Amino acid sequence: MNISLQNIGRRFNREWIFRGIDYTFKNAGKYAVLGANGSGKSTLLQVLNGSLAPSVGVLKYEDFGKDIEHGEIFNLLSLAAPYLEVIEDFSLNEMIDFHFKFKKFKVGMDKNAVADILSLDGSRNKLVKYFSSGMKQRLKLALAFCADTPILMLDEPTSNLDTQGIDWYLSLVEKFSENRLTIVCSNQEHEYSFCPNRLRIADYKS
Ligand SMILES: Nc1ncnc2c1ncn2[C@@H]1O[C@H](COP(=O)(O)OP(=O)(O)OP(=O)(O)O)[C@@H](O)[C@H]1O
Repeated sequence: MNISLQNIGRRFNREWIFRGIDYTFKNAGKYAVLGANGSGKSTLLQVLNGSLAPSVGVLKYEDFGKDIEHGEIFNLLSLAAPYLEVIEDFSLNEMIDFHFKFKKFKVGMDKNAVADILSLDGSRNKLVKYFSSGMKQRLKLALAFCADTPILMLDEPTSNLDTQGIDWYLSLVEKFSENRLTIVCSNQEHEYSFCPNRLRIADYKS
């Protein structure tokens, strides 16, 4: 799966957040999008996942040499991000069921395996609104990692996680990011140290 950007820029009102990005996210590569708070990492991720149109430039998706329509891309990606809401009035069981109505489980995974990964077996009927912020973050990550999509997008993946949670995140990366194009937006080294490819938003400010 490739995502190629030709002269991509995005502005809000008169302010350019970034521009002139010529870059290709290739195959099952591991990429970090880096920058200070407010630099535009999430904005770029939203452009990459099709939820925000670029102000200029051309974005192309391609899988095994075949062009992918922009409308189809959402089926091919999993996203965990602070601005992505979980459904507060669902129980954990209902949240997992709901998510996997739209996405397939990765091979060998099912609802019980997702709950096991979360170590929340005793909370299967607990409403998500009663989860702590760390539990909600784990839930978002587990749903993204356990879905069978060729693209994994993670924005600030360890926000609200303690050191044990960070180790848990890194174990999921090892187990579930293989053969997937993985893009991590971050400014914390421990979140993206496994990514050999790095795109710095600061290089596209002008
Ligand atoms: N819908 C919007 N309208 C106007 N400005 C916006 C909008 N969304 C984002 N911005 C601005 O774009 C800039 C980049 O924001 P963005 O959230 O992409 O940064 P970030 O690098 O992800 O930050 P952080 O590390 O704090 O999450 C900020 O100045 C922000 O205020």
